Amino acid sequence: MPDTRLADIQLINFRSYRSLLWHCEPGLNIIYGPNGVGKTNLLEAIAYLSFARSFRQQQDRFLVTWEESFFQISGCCLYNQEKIKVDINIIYRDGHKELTINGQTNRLIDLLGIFPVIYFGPDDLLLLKGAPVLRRQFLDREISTLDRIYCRNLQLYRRLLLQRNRLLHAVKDERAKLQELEPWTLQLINIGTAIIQQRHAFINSLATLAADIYKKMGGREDLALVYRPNVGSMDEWMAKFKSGREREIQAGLSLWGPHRDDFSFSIGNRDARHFASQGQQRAAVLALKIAETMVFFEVLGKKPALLMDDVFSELDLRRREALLELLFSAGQSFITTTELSNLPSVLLDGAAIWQLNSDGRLILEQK
Ligand SMILES: Nc1ncnc2c1ncn2[C@@H]1O[C@H](COP(=O)(O)OP(=O)(O)OP(=O)(O)O)[C@@H](O)[C@H]1O
Repeated sequence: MPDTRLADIQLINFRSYRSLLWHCEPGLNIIYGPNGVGKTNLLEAIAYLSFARSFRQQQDRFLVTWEESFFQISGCCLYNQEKIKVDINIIYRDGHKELTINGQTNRLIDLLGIFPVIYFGPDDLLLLKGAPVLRRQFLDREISTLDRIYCRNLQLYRRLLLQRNRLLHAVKDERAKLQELEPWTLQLINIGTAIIQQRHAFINSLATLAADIYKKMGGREDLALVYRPNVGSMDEWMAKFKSGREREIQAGLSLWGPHRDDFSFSIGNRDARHFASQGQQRAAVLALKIAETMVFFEVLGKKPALLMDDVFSELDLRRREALLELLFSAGQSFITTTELSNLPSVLLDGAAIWQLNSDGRLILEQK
């Protein structure tokens, strides 16, 4: 019996679900159904209980069922051999979210780490191939789940950045004096440096594990994950601010800091984004995600729920085996597929198999 699990989830007006109450099973839940029936929507709702944000949509208003004005997601999580119960309830309406945990109103930050999840999906490759902003979003979401101080620093950093950018505009328009920038610059550097250090530490904790996993999946060359800060040190940052002041004022933007950082995957010392094959890229991202589940367990002391959105059909044998190994040692997991035949047959034995119908009902076919 896994020691952390979702016992049930209730949805009202969430995407294609006007109303759903689903008592899921411990261990492995397989959800199958035709395209467009709501499988990803269900995983999205489960992940929302972890972070109060969607993994595929920045704006909550798109998650509200068409023609409705709010959505509600509630979940009951069980811990320590089901002795501890935590009820999470999130309501979104008119741009505002309200969170209650066990009936008490809470700040969204209090949700972090309570029900950790790791999502594996068809767009994961974008983490390697896509724009740097996607990698920063990944870092911010994952590290925040592990550490609320990081999340607080991030919120503060964003406010400072906004203020400093406004001030740069004001200096350009001669509505403010240059000296007024100084305190904002110092604070930005202080908080920004803490963020950079935490991102460094997180990438380093993933890097060795991911390299080993990549090797085990048959990778012949070494995989390396490298954090690439936009400024190397506090001194360098300060020097850039000084020498680039005029550029910043003209642009009305803070040009240096972790809001412009990135991290890279390299395979055999070459940037995987430009030189690796599609298969190598997939393996690298998969290795990163598997490493992440290990880091989550180590830091939070509980196994994250694994959400796998139609991922098996894309994988070759070695990568399937790596995922299977992960699933067999996982706590609770949720896997979606259009056809059960897309999944390795060993996975079906002992799994709870749910058929998702076009009317959004889940029918338990095997337990
Ligand atoms: N805000 C919304 N309100 C109502 N329905 C929505 C909303 N957003 C998406 N949908 C519906 O959800 C459907 C997609 O559901 P989802 O992405 O979960 O499908 P899926 O079962 O994962 O499909 P596939 O197998 O193709 O990935 C869309 O066809 C759309 O009709």
